[in-house]
Amino acid sequence: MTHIAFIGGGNMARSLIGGLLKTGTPAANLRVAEPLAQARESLGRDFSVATFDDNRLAAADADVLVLAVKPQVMPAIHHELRDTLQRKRPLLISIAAGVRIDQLERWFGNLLPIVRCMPNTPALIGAGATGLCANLRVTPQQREQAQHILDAVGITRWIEDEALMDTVTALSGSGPAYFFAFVEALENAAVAQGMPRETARILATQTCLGAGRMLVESNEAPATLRQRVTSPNGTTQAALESFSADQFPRIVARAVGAATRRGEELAAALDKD
Ligand SMILES: NC(=O)C1=CN([C@@H]2O[C@H](COP(=O)(O)OP(=O)(O)OC[C@H]3O[C@@H](n4cnc5c(N)ncnc54)[C@H](O)[C@@H]3O)[C@@H](O)[C@H]2O)C=CC1
Ligand SMILES: O=C(O)[C@@H]1CCC=N1
Repeated sequence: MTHIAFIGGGNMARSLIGGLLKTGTPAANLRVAEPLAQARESLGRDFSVATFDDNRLAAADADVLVLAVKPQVMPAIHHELRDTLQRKRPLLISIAAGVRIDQLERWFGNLLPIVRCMPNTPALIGAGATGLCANLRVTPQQREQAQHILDAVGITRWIEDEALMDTVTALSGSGPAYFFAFVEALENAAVAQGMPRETARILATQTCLGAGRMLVESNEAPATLRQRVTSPNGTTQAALESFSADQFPRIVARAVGAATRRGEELAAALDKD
């Protein structure tokens, strides 16, 4: 049985651990290293997994090591883990935004099989979307292991060109926040017209859920679904023309560009380490 250790037991690690347990991985096969005592207690209570305040102990017998810490924490952990990883050479999976495979190879050892991936917070409810990218040392069996872990919390897609991983981050990694911002704006617009907030929120939320489900279940292009809502000279056309006048596609493209650049900057800031 594969032993999986998580370094960092925060939001994303919790989502992945929850998904793995739900899809049949025994809790006994999971270990989590987490410096905060309160977080360790809640991981133990919620998931019955072994927790450690020492990264080396958690990583010692792992076949797969998942790095689920902030990018800025990477330099602190590679000093601790490099020797352990050189000896055992587990599959290393990083979910850190921006951090590149060549950096991980430099820090943790260039003989390691490494998968860089980018999940998102809907992983918490099993509706995540993850892009994965592997270095050349990853065997077909290890690709399956990595995919199995991320499939436990949603859909997965392999990205062969690592340069596109910052695009994945800007699209699906950060994407849930764009939709939350959109729902906030919709809700606020209706409240400004006099609707009670609670009514505005439930109508906006259900609209997003319904539209999202139609995208998934109808198998139609978003443009086709949009056209079906849009009666000639009707209300939707008026709203969409307003979006166009305000250059909505450009606003979105600029935001995705900003997120992509930020991913690159996060990595560049670590190049000196
Ligand atoms: N939040 C999101 O939507 C997504 C985040 N990510 C990436 O996942 C990573 C983790 O993000 P979150 O789970 O949101 O952050 P988080 O802050 O909830 O979790 C990080 C955990 O690492 C722990 N930690 C700090 N220093 C440590 C050390 N030296 N050794 C071991 N653990 C340490 C923290 O106490 C914390 O519990 C980040 O690199 C982020 O870029 C990836 C996809 C989506
Ligand atoms: O905002 C961030 O940096 C992380 C990566 C993708 C979602 N959250």
